[in-house]
This record gives sequence, structure tokens and C-alpha cells, in this order.
Amino acid sequence: MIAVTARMSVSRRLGAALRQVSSLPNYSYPKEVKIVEVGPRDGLQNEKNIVPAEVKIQLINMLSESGLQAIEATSFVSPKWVPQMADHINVMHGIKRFPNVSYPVLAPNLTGFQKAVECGAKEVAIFGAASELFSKKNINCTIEESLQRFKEVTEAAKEANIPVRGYVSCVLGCPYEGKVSPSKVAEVAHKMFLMGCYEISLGDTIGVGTPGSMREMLTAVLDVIPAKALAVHCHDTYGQALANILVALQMGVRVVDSSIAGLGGCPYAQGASGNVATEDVVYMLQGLGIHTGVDLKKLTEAGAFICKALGRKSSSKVAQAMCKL
Ligand SMILES: CC(C)(COP(=O)([O-])OP(=O)([O-])OC[C@H]1O[C@@H](n2cnc3c(N)ncnc32)[C@H](O)[C@@H]1OP(=O)([O-])[O-])[C@@H](O)C(=O)NCCC(=O)NCCSC(=O)C[C@@](C)(O)CC(=O)[O-]
Repeated sequence: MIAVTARMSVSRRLGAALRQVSSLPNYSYPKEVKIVEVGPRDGLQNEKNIVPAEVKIQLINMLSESGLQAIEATSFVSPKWVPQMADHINVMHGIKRFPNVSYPVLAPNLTGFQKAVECGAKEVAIFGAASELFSKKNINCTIEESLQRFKEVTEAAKEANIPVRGYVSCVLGCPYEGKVSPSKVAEVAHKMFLMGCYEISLGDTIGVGTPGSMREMLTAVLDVIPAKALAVHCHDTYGQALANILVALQMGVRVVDSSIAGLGGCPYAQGASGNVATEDVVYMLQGLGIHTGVDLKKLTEAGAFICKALGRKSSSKVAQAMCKL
């Protein structure tokens, strides 16, 4: 009798749990998501040993073959600050440009913008921060000064008919200041948007965010920028990146930055791990029935190539699993 009662109460509890699950909101996900591959830039800017330009070029060509629509190729920053990207001219001249792929590059100021355009860049990205100390460490100026520089870039870009993407770093935490307020993120993002950035990529630079803090921050940003002009850029230090991306998708974001094999980090954000791995993002999106246009097999081949060149195991769980199967 006791056993029967116990079984009934277990089945009642199970029923309640199932009812809870089925009463969860049925999120509507987009049919399509654009992935911005940042591995060749964000991934390789942080490598101790400088990766030869030929390896970067082959990686970018392999990524282009995989069906990605956007591959951030390099950055036009000071070689004294980031020597890993000093070969930008060779990279820009060496890559094969696929017709439907864009190859944006970072340009922190007018000098960088002009050099990028001379190398044939058709899209640039400016990069600011929602934290004063990070801005100072990363680009050697205050947020206000950075916005002045970005204005010069966006004005020159407008004249040259070059689209500009804007990054805001430290949207969910800063390595120097700790917590960053969602209202500050929204303020900086809005100013960059008004300047003419067609898209604002919100960077969890040190990967400390959670679905809760992502939701809170996005709620503030969505008050001033439409979802269709937003992207998320999640590092995976605490293993929350995929969950954070899922929340962003539920809130209407349609563009996700990621890095092949989970490479990456910022030289001015010590301790931060790589970006979320592109392979893992594609796998999750496929599981949700969302089209990315990316061939996962070709993507993992590109990941295997760069991991071999770096003498390193992939940080992508999907790539690791596919190797074993
Ligand atoms: C912004 C600067 C240049 C200011 O650096 P500065 O030293 O303050 O600049 P300056 O204007 O005083 O110029 C000093 C020297 O740099 C030169 N210079 C000036 N500008 C350029 C340029 N564009 N390209 C090449 N050279 C340049 C300039 O010509 C001069 O040369 P010198 O007369 O001494 O020979 C510097 O701080 C810098 O290069 N910082 C880049 C840092 C960086 O690349 N960080 C990583 C990318 S951001 C990131 O990873 C985060 C992100 C985007 O992924 C999103 C996320 O995860 O949150």
C-alpha cells in the first residue's frame, strides 16, 4: 500500500513538472540567423606566438568555403598595441574574396580607417566600451574621446559609402570596473547607432554574463535600438555563452558573433577566454531549426586546420564530439 501511494505521488509530481514545462512560453525564434565569424581577428589577436599571414589567409579562405556570410578578417590598429594584427596588409591582399561574403575589419580611428580602405576594405568596425577604464586600457582614451574619433570614422565612411559596424565592449562586466550598468551600455550603444553604425554588437568581453544579466542589459538597449540592428558577442569564460545567445534570440536579436574553435580574447582583458565557438552556435541553431547557411562539416575542417597550426585542441564541444564519432 505504501509502495502504491509512493508511486502515485511520484507520478503526480512528474505530471506537475510536465505541466510546468508545457506551460513555459513558446518562444518564436527567427527562421534565419546571421553569424559573424570573428576568429581570424578576435581569435588570433590574442595568440602569444604570432600566426603567419599565410595561415590566416588559408583559415579565412576555408571559412569562406563554409558558407559564412561575414568574416572579420583583421584589424587596422597600432602594431605597437597589437603586434598580432600587424600583417593586415598581407592578409587583406592575400585572401580570396567570395562574392556573398563580407570581410569587415576593425578601425579605431581615422588612421585605421584610411589604411583599411587603401587595402580594399568594404566594411569597417569601430569599437568602444561601456566602461571608462576598459576604454582607456584598450584604446587609450575616454569613452567621450572615443566617440569623437568614431564620429570622424563614420563621417568618412559615409562619404566613401562604407558600412560601419559598432562594438560596445564590457556590456555585462568589466575586468577593471566590475559591474557595468545596463543604462550605460544603452547610452554608448545609442550614440554609436545615431552616428550611423548599421549594427551594434554587444560584447560580453570577459564572459561573465548570465541569461539573467543578458536579459536585463538587452531590455535597456532595446529601449533605444531596434533588435534588427543588434548583435551579441559572447565570450565563454563561465560557460554561459550559448545560454546567453538563446536569451538574445528570444528577445529578437538575429545576429551572433562567434569564433572558430572558440579561439579568442582581448589582449586588454586578461583572463577572459575565447568567444563562443562557431561550431557550437551553428549546432544549436540547427537544433532550433534556424537557417545559417553554414556547412558544419566544412566549418569543423577550418577549425581543425587552425587548431593544428596553433598546436592546440579545439575549445568547441561540437568539434570535440564530432572527432570522436
Ligand atoms: C587606438 C590606438 C591606435 C590609440 O593609440 P595611441 O598610442 O593613443 O594613438 P596615437 O593617436 O597617439 O598614435 C600613436 C602612434 O600610433 C599610430 N597609430 C594611431 N592609430 C593607428 C592605427 N589605426 N593603425 C596604425 N597605427 C596607428 C600613430 O601613427 C602613432 O605612430 P608613431 O607616430 O608613434 O609612429 C591604440 O590604442 C590601439 O591600436 N588600440 C587597439 C587595441 C585593440 O586592438 N584591442 C583589441 C580589439 S577590441 C576587442 O577585442 C573587443 C571586441 C571588439 O572583440 C569586442 C569584445 O569582445 O568586447
